Amino acid sequence: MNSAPLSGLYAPSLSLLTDLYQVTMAYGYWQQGLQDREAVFHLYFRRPPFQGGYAVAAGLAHAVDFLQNLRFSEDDLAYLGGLQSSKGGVMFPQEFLEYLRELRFNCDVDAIAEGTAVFANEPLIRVQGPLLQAQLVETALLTLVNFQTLIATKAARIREAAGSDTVLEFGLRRAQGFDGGLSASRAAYLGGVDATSNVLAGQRFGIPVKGTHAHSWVMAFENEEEAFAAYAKAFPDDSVFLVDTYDTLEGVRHAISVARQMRAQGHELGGIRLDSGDLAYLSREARALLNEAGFPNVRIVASNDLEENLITSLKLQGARIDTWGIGTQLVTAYDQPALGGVYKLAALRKPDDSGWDFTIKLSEQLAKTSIPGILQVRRYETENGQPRADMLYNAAEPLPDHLTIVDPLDATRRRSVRPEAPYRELLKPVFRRGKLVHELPTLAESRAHAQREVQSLDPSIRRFLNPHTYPVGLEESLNTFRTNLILEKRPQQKT
Ligand SMILES: Nc1ncnc2c1ncn2[C@@H]1O[C@H](COP(=O)(O)OP(=O)(O)OP(=O)(O)O)[C@@H](O)[C@H]1O
Ligand SMILES: O=P(O)(O)OC[C@H]1O[C@H](OP(=O)(O)OP(=O)(O)O)[C@H](O)[C@@H]1O
Ligand SMILES: O=C(O)c1cccnc1
Repeated sequence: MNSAPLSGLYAPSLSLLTDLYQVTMAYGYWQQGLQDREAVFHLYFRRPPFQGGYAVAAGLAHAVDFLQNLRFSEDDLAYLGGLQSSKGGVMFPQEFLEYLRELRFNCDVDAIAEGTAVFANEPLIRVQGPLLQAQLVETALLTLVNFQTLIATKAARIREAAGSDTVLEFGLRRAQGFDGGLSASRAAYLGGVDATSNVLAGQRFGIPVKGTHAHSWVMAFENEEEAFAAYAKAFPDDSVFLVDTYDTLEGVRHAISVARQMRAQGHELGGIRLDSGDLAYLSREARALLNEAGFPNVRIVASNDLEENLITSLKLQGARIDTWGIGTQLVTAYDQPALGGVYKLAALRKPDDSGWDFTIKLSEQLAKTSIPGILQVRRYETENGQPRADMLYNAAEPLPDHLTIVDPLDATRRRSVRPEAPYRELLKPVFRRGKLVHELPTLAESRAHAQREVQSLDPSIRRFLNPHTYPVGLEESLNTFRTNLILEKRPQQKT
């Protein structure tokens, strides 16, 4: 099953999923006759989230779905037509609304595949086409890609901590609204969790759904044993009993007693879940009780505000947990609730069509100054596929014979590239003149890709505490061009 569509949820149109200023600029460009001037934008982030060393790209499938369905419906046009300026007149004249009615997305889009490990400053998406359109889609692309990339990265970190244990995503009830919960379930699966409790995400995106039962189930019966037995009757081959409603280790004994009854009827208890207390101690005690009673295969599930650092700590403490249920911390990206991805104009076709004007956004901080050009990301790898360094270069200019990668923050830090060094180019064509030219992978394929990608990174980049910075630099001539453009645009100080 493909991981889209998103649009079906919000039928008939998502075209107003934008900030008002995109529509006011669109009107302004149209009024100036600039709507078809060719432009290039890049979507990228400036720092990996969670003080980590990498991010996992996600959200492209929904971005593609959004772009494919970009059409202003009659309802959208009626709404825009009803907006008033501060003096009370219409904000958008009828002729412009007619223009929007006929508008069809016809840009070129290149993008890095979902699941790919990505780093600061690398365009995840490049949009090239009529200025009005390329600008108009900024907000939607950012909202779709920023959040899913953030959550996929969090999930990859949790996967790293959990190793080969099962990880279940339990976050919907604590998510940032139902749409946040839905996107989070998708991105968490892409980033490496095994299943979700979110049934709508299961239906929409083909994610496996799994779960146990709540405390209220136990509370609804006379006693714990009765509650477990009743659940076992309903799901004789898929029961996981939540054992901490009253007293955890007593709960484990009750689970064992029901597990014996189940075995007598030819069924095996699947697991127990711990949801409070000292999870290291309780899981060890529970494991011992289960093993002694002849139930070494009953799995121990743990939940309670877990995240990657707690999982790591619990493992170090010798916890005997087989399955991790993770909600709040994962779906809200609790420790960093937003990825600061941006969308910047990098090139404009000259008015006389004689080539490109490359554009730059200056900042007091060099790290925030944008990168001009029509960028491509080239990833150099070892013979066995381990990423070594990434080079951003301007695909609109010829590459020199001898390549040098320069750190954009410190031009004295540079590495020369062996001509025979193996590499792959990360930005791949997705749309050409508005037509989808790339068959998207399934969500499961993107998830498998993410696991290979993260595993291929050096452990020093994957670690949680003070990871190494993966080298991402500019091809030397691009760096020189950028420096000169900064000098040209920045007003000279006089002393
Ligand atoms: N051995 C442990 N080492 C470190 N943290 C733990 C350990 N066991 C549990 N935790 C974590 O400590 C936090 C607080 O646990 P605690 O049991 O106090 O939670 P609680 O929700 O207040 O419990 P209760 O529901 O009994 O009130 C949770 O995030 C939990 O995952
Ligand atoms: O802790 P999280 O990582 O966010 O995981 C989800 C939490 O949601 C449930 O608790 P809740 O108290 O909502 O319901 P319950 O009565 O079923 O435990 C579950 O028991 C987990 O503790
Ligand atoms: O199935 C579960 O155990 C579950 C589902 C949602 C939230 N907490 C737990």
